[in-house]
Amino acid sequence: MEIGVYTGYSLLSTALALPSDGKVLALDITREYYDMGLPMIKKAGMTHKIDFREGPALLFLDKLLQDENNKGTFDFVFVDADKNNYLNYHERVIDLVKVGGLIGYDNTLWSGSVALSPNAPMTKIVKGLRGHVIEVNKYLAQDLRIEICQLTIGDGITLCRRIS
Ligand SMILES: C[S@@+](CC[C@H](N)C(=O)[O-])C[C@H]1O[C@@H](n2cnc3c(N)ncnc32)[C@H](O)[C@@H]1O
Repeated sequence: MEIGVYTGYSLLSTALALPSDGKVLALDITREYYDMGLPMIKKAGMTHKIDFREGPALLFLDKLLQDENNKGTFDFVFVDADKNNYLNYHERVIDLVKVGGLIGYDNTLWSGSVALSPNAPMTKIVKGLRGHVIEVNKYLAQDLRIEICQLTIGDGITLCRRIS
């Protein structure tokens, strides 16, 4: 599953890495940007692997969780949407991913700002969401349901393996 698709760059990478019968559920609040990238997905021959759903991801996850059969079924979830909702996503996807499966949270270094003092110079958007990203990082570090590893690539990706 991918939460936060935009033009589908990471979605296409995931689809390409999947076996021919693999599927990825792709959630985004707007279809507009996905449609922009769709010609590339078509050109790569990956449309059959992608199930795109437009709408607020939290509502969709809540619908999925209403069906017990969906619990513990996802191999991998990549979360790259609204940072202020990462904890809300975590409380839902932790039940959807299988034990042994992975959840990846993007932007957990948040331009390096998570390690800076609150008064350090930073852009408005970085400053505005920095507190949420720090809160997520602290929460993931103490969550006994997962083992975590932070990849210091790009803007930081925290990989969580569900262990219980
Ligand atoms: C950083 S972009 C995703 C980039 C993409 N994962 C990639 O690496 O190519 C974030 C996306 O999250 C989507 N988004 C923001 N809030 C959302 C929400 N509440 N529910 C679903 N998608 C949301 C935005 O529309 C945007 O397309």
